[in-house]
Amino acid sequence: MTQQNVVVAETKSGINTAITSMAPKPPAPPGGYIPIPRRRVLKNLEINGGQRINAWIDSMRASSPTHAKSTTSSLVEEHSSWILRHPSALDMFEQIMDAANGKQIVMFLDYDGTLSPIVQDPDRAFMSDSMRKTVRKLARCFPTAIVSGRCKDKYTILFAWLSCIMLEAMEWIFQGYKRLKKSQGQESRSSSFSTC
Ligand SMILES: O=P(O)(O)OC[C@H]1O[C@H](O[C@H]2O[C@H](CO)[C@@H](O)[C@H](O)[C@H]2O)[C@H](O)[C@@H](O)[C@@H]1O
Repeated sequence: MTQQNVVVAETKSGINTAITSMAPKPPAPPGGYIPIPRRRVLKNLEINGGQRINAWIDSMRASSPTHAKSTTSSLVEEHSSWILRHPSALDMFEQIMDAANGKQIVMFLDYDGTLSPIVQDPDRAFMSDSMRKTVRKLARCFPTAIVSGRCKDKYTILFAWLSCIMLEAMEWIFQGYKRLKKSQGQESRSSSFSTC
């Protein structure tokens, strides 16, 4: 180590930022920072020791409103870009219906935080009555599954409820299919689903 260097850059606030380096003096970057002898910067800052300078810079950066603003705005940007890549199905309903035209729809529903609210005790995460009704209706129209990362013993009760729904739905579809066949003659299986 022949020489220690300090590179000083002027920030927006007009306060100089010092970055210390223990490495040999690097070549001067073309049109970049102006290297200033470390001794002079230390004297100006009235601080002894590079570690303290770095700590001081870090704390200044963390408390800087510019830094806080840029962190917030980058979070907002990140969120917006995530939303663009993962739009809500409710905002794309027409497009989804167009894409599903003539195809068999299968519903995969998330349980915790989607069908049921997030609560402290996972054993108390129940679906509301109106959500149960909605899942019931869905299961009558489409093959419907609930996807969960819960362990098996945690969703036994849920399974029992779902089995009832599926039996109801199958019965409902079967009866609807029989009615259709009776009134319209031979119908394709898919047309029976269109009565939902
Ligand atoms: O894969 P998921 O169905 O989304 O399951 C993820 C976890 O869901 C449950 O935990 C979450 O919901 C609980 C009840 O509202 C809540 O107390 C917990 O804080 C959430 O993480 C479930 O208990 C876990 O086993 C699942 O891994």
